[in-house]
Amino acid sequence: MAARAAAKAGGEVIVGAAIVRDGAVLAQQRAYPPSAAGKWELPGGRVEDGESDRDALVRECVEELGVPVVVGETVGPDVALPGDRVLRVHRAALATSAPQPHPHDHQALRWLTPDQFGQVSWLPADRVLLPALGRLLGRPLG
Ligand SMILES: Nc1nc2c([nH]c(=O)n2[C@H]2C[C@H](O)[C@@H](COP(=O)(O)OP(=O)(O)OP(=O)(O)O)O2)c(=O)[nH]1
Repeated sequence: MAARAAAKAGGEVIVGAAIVRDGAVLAQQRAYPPSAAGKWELPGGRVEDGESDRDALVRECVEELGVPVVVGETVGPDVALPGDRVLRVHRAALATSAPQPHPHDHQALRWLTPDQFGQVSWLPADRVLLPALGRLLGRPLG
């Protein structure tokens, strides 16, 4: 896949966690930068040097939400982001021992079912992934 090849060739990978619980996925509302404030995304962030996607997602979910997660397979395609970066989403679940997630860096959290995806304003790359997220949750969109 072109985006994956670009990422391997030196581009940066941003990983996102599609944390699923009771037919809903956990979304969070960005607080910064101003251009993205108020927009909704999945928990995650940059894969640092020496980390696997899974390592990065486990670290980011602790930093952003205070919860341990178990990371599964990728969901949908890699989506190109500005600046030679790609967004790669993996399915995830809260670990059995996990407390309630709380937003450490974000304005708000919501568990969204596919019927509710249209109620928030997603970042553009995440909009591309909504059909795949809908399929993941077992209720195809459109
Ligand atoms: N985490 C996350 N980032 C996303 C998503 N969709 C999307 O376009 N992005 C973009 C927004 C940012 O430009 C970039 C990730 O930034 P970030 O601020 O979450 O990553 P980070 O924690 O590693 O960055 P930093 O604060 O350490 O600089 O990817 C998404 O669903 N989740």
